[in-house]
Amino acid sequence: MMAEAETQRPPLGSLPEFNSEGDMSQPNAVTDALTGVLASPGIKVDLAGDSDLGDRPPLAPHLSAPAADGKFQSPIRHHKRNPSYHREIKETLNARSEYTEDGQDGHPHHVINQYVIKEEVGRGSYGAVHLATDQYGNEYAVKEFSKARLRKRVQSNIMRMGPRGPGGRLPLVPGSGLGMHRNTKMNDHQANEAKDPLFLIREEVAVMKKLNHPNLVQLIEVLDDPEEDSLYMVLEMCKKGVVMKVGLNDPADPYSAETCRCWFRDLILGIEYLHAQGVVHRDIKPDNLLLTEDDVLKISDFGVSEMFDKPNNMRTSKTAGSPAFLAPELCVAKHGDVDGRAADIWSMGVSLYCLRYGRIPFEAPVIVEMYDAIRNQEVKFPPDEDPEFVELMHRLLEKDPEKRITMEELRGHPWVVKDGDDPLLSAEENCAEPIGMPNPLEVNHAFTRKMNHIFCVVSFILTMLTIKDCPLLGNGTRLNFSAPETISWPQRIEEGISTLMNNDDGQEIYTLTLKLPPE
Ligand SMILES: Nc1ncnc2c1ncn2[C@@H]1O[C@H](COP(=O)(O)OP(=O)(O)OP(=O)(O)O)[C@@H](O)[C@H]1O
Repeated sequence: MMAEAETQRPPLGSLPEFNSEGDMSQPNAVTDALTGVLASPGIKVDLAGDSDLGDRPPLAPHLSAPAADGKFQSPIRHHKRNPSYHREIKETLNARSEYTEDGQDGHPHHVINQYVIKEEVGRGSYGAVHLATDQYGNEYAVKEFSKARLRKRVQSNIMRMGPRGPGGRLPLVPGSGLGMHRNTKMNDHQANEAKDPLFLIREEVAVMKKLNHPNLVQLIEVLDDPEEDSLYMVLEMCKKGVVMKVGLNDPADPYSAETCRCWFRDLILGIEYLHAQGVVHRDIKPDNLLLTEDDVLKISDFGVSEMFDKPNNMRTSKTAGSPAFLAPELCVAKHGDVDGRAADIWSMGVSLYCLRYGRIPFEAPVIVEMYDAIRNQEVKFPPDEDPEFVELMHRLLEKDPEKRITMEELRGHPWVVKDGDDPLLSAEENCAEPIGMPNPLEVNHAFTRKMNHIFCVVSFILTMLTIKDCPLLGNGTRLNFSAPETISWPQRIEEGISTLMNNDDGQEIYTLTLKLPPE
């Protein structure tokens, strides 16, 4: 019954249909089945990389859109966070990038593993961001980094200031409108890169791996094609792009107060969660705030974010961020340690000002003058502006970080909560890591740890198939494992085994595609 192992990798873009929606509708049955199977002694089984076992189910719809009729709908906007479908960020180090002729439109398509790269949706300082679809039609934003450009940046930082360990401060890049530096470690970077191809974006990836929140752009996979110049980050797609394109002497159309309030609440929840995870963003600005199809605001670009061991002491002497959004305490040479959370809250205030008025509050033609304005100038508001909004802005743009509004005060501010009529989701709920049912990847890990015999896999598959609408396995599900022994597969499974790739230990990984006969 068992097919001979094939030696080729499956062709790109030809992965099987996957029909499981990942609906964890039968938790007890799943848990029971797992418990039974995991009691068996174990094989080195790798129940496939994430994309092989089907995609993470789409994020739950987040009812965040400002109401069309002008009434706020926040009681349902920030409803209870859904249990997470645990996110295992896949690192694919042997990705294959190809240009293929596509039968449908006759144009060559750029394909990276299972992702078909489509139109460009944006451009950052390290490369383009493209819309991409996988074999199931799910959309992603694929951010490309040029390894050569990242390396050059590391080199030029070394030339400018000599190698420095963590905590070394990089010089500002005034007027670039970009994050001033990536937190690249300077020492032995070539050796590091040889050991770890993702070294050049390792810190950004490390931060994003930690995060799982509806108001933060989610990282799905990172890929390296060793034969090409590019590294790729596969991100959750935010269809409507940046919330506002606003720059120095480059105004934008302002938004209504209610729209600003809705998005600012999203921003509060995202940053509150980020800080609770011990991360400061350090580059909050409208350019890094993206909108989904249904108008949920999500924070992106963790390229200069900093992760702390202790969330209650998030002080840093590093300077990063975009000049116009820098807190006053960062606009001085040789500033000492500053509270990263207070600096993020300042940038939230500048961003809110931009959304409401379509322009940057502290504008000046030269960077030194801008820093001076940030440190000393008071912002002005139209005389008919809502006094609660003005009060909030003054508290956000408080020059003294010790007196600036805290996150706890911010989330209860009358403008944010409509004088109490429109409370936010509680901080506890917002920052909790909701635990969901095990997903295929957790099952994968359980297998890897506990099983060492392939019969266990078969037994697992059979057990799972007896569960009606089993969320974990379905027609087309792909299971990866090592140690292919000669066994008879149950007749219900039309197996197809092929060698997929080598894993990190150089071991060959085999893949089995489940094909189940029609009911
Ligand atoms: N998840 C996403 N969904 C939709 N569009 C995106 C997404 N991520 C990025 N973009 C688009 O790509 C542009 C550049 O992305 P991004 O800001 O992450 O690049 P970057 O190199 O980090 O930027 P920076 O120049 O600030 O360093 C964004 O302004 C946005 O238009």
